[in-house]
Amino acid sequence: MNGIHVTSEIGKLKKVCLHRPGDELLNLPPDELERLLFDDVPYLEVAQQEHDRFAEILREQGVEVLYLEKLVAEAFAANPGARDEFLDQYLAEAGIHGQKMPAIVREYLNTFTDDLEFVKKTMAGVAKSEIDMPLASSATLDDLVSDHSDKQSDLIIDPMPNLYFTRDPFACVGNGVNLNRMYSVTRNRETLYGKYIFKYHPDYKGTPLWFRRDAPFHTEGGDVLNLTRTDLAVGISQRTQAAAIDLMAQNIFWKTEGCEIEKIFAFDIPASRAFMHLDTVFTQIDVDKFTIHPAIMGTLRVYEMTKGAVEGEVDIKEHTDSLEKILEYATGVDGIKLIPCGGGDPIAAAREQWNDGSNTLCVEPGTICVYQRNNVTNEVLYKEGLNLLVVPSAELSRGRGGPRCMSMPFQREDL
Ligand SMILES: NC(=[NH2+])NCCC[C@H](N)C(=O)O
Repeated sequence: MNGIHVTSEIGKLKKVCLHRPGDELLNLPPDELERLLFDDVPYLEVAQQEHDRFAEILREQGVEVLYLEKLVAEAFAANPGARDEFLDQYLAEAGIHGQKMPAIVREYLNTFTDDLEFVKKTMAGVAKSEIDMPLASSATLDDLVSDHSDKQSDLIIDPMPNLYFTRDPFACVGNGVNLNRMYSVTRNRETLYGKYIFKYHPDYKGTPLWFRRDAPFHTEGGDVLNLTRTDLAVGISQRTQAAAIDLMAQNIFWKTEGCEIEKIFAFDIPASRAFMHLDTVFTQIDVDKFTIHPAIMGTLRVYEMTKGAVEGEVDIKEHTDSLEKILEYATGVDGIKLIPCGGGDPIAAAREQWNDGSNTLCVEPGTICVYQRNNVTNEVLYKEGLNLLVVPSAELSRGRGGPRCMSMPFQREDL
């Protein structure tokens, strides 16, 4: 079967999209980490080994692993002209300074004739040292002095170090996709790859879009949880604006065809880096179990959105029940259990949530990928009877994302 099909967080995973961390992590300037949304510089070789193990664990479970970079290259190979169209847009969004520089960079990128190498190069960024700078007589000052932030940079094009978090630039919902506009300039460029897959890849072209990257509001896939075929949970967070969810609801209920979502539950979580997405504090691990960061329990507000009676209207009501009750109502499952990250100890919970202890990828009900380093949380999950697939995490975790962030399911079996 081709195309997208995801109607839950836990149905048996059939196909998943990953990105193997590449040279983009070598172009991470230590003094630019905050702007690039990274917390440290990972050791690439070990990050790749850990990531390869993650992919192998998934294959051992019968999951077909797709790589983002390969899908984009395949989309180019299948469509003459797609690569040039992409390059135009990539260069326009790359933040290149100067009048001559875009053409020079274009020429340089086109020396990567192999499509896969070309795609990887666009992901890695371009350093000044890779390019013959234009002669002073034909250049403008702006060509010669590229500055990405306030300071001089050694890079002409920034790397996209967060690409291995394939969860965020787009999100599969039912048979369609939210192609996101992302919160930060640095990550928004990542959404181009999804655009070309869903426009040109032989297996995915024509996928309906419930959200578009040119939307005026930002949202990210880490905030989107497929609760059931008809019920979606979306976090209102640092990364997803309430207005973006309004727009999503409009599109899903009124403006597009083919989406089976009838209820959207908006979870209002604190806007902070530690809780950047809903999935950093809350993921589903079994039919009746979720992991949760205890710190959000007191403040969480949940709104339910449904299609209104009049064209274009969306009804909204606030839920005042406990989270367990709201989830029972949404999933139709009785006796929902929330399992606190860190086993309820506030220090362990904060430490392990920081390293994505609540950010699990469910492969089938009760079987989840977890980071090895979160031993307190993992012990609790193990005692609750979960089958843990343990992913090595010394380097991968430095980007502040766990197994769920590092994966975008393309197909799951229905429950
Ligand atoms: N779905 C997630 N929780 N993704 C985590 C993304 C981490 C990434 N460094 C960022 O700040 O964007």
